[in-house]
Amino acid sequence: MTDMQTSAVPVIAIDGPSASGKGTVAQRVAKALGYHYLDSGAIYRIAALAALRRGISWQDEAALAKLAQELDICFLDDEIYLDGEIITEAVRTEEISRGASEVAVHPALRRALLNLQQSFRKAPGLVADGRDMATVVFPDAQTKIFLTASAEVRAERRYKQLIEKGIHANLAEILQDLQTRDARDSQRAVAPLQKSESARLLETSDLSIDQAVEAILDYSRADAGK
Ligand SMILES: Nc1ncnc2c1ncn2[C@@H]1O[C@H](COP(=O)(O)OP(=O)(O)OP(=O)(O)O)[C@@H](O)[C@H]1O
Ligand SMILES: Nc1ccn([C@H]2C[C@H](O)[C@@H](COP(=O)(O)O)O2)c(=O)n1
Repeated sequence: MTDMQTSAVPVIAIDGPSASGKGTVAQRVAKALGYHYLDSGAIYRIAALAALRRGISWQDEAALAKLAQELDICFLDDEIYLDGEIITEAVRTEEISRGASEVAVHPALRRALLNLQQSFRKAPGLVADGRDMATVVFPDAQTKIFLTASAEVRAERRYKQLIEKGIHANLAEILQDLQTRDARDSQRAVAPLQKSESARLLETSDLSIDQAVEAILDYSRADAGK
């Protein structure tokens, strides 16, 4: 596809803080529309995991950027592969959540991961979730959503999610980790988590998953008719 053809492919960009429901809602919107889906956070998680395995410090910007160029990543049938190995669960640990947020502060790493994220833009459309989808990766997205909920509601959602998976969890610790990660993601110098001026704010503290999905589908229909 030429660059012009690619930029005609509609993108729904969904940004927001940790555990706001971006992934859950974005995947359902993608399924409803028959669009592709990009979990950009997973890419930062993979970079953090690969660095840990190769003994590269999460503070070593140059080595991380070099590593990013060499990553052999594949997303297939709900699984994530790194160098041919399934790492879907390995990137979801609390250690890797923190690592992803730490490696993501480095501009050189972010630049190295930009083309990979943009390559997910394919017909008939893409739903992309992360922190800088609307501001940096797809600034021309047709629909931009800033999805959020109070920190307390988000911590409870994450707590419930972990307990349902049979993982021991402590609500106070989850709230603390989530606030630390949000602060790092929002305060970094490059591509911080922030609402794009042209994004719609969707506060989901009092919304169900279905209601959030419906709201985004309504917005995307309205934007498609513009
Ligand atoms: N509107 C909602 N109402 C209730 N629960 C929700 C809602 N949206 C998402 N959830 C639940 O909250 C949990 C966290 O959602 P999810 O993992 O999609 O968040 P996320 O923003 O992608 O998180 P992270 O950025 O940490 O990857 C999931 O268990 C999900 O089912
Ligand atoms: N577009 C993105 C996506 C993610 N990150 C960083 C910051 C997050 O704390 C971390 C993990 O993301 P999650 O899987 O929780 O969505 O990755 C980013 O900087 N930019």
